[in-house]
Amino acid sequence: MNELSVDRKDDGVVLITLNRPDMRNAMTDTMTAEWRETMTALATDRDARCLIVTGAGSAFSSGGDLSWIGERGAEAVPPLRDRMLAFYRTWLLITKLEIPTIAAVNGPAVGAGLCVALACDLVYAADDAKLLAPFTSLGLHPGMAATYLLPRRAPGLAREMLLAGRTVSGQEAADKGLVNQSFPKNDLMSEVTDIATKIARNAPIATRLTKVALNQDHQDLEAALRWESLAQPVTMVSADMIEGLAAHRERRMPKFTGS
Ligand SMILES: C/C=C/C(=O)SCCNC(=O)CCNC(=O)[C@H](O)C(C)(C)COP(=O)(O)OP(=O)(O)OC[C@H]1O[C@@H](n2cnc3c(N)ncnc32)[C@H](O)[C@@H]1OP(=O)(O)O
Repeated sequence: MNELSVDRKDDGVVLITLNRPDMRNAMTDTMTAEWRETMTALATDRDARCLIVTGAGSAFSSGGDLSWIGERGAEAVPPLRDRMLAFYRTWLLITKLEIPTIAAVNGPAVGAGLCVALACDLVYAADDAKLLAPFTSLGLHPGMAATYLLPRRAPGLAREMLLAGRTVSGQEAADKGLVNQSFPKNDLMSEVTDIATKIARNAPIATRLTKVALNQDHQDLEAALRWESLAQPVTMVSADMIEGLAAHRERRMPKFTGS
């Protein structure tokens, strides 16, 4: 691949690196096509157990590549709508993966790039990473589900970022709940890798079903009970549950196979 690199470790942790460091990993059509290909492959990959997304070089991502945005007439609205919807939907395919996803925000995460990070299940940032959504200061309405993803995590801060263009550090983003936690820049990847490794060691079927449950945003207690009373029995008949109980009894690490 040209603008993404995809590395897989033996334990099932997959690392995607947005790889256009000279342009601070701005998202191009090429990168978007490679992302689609990677997400499509991961959707049916039974060996993948956890995904980490990060950026090459100094930035996570500077957002959509601004170089193709130019002067156009009103007749451009319908084709632009189609183009933007396809762009958003492709990047947000990450929300459809059943394996847990983690963003390691190593540096600036701007606009659409920030949204891709916030679309992950877990978001960790370098203490000094800059997070910003400067759409309106560019004359743009927010895109890439910014008006959903930011307020879902931190409603007050989202308004400051989207309306006033406020930039926050990774540390402040963690304090205000926009990201899960921040770490010193040099520790970020090892901390995130540790978390991904722990996730990858857990039982795959139970982990995938738990993610599906969390993302359903159950509307009430009864909805949660209905889901759990179906999903828990599925895991109760899995070989991995037998292994999990045996490992617990024998005080050893379980070896889950995803069956
Ligand atoms: C439809 C989508 C909408 C959105 O996503 S809205 C958000 C759009 N993004 C932005 O407004 C961010 C613009 N970029 C920046 O603010 C800065 O960059 C950073 C804070 C991310 C990093 O700053 P630093 O490390 O000082 O890098 P540098 O010198 O500004 O950039 C290095 C090269 O990268 C190009 N570049 C940066 N971001 C983009 C982008 N989003 N689209 C196209 N090119 C970009 C620059 O122009 C420059 O290029 P050269 O070396 O040729 O001068």
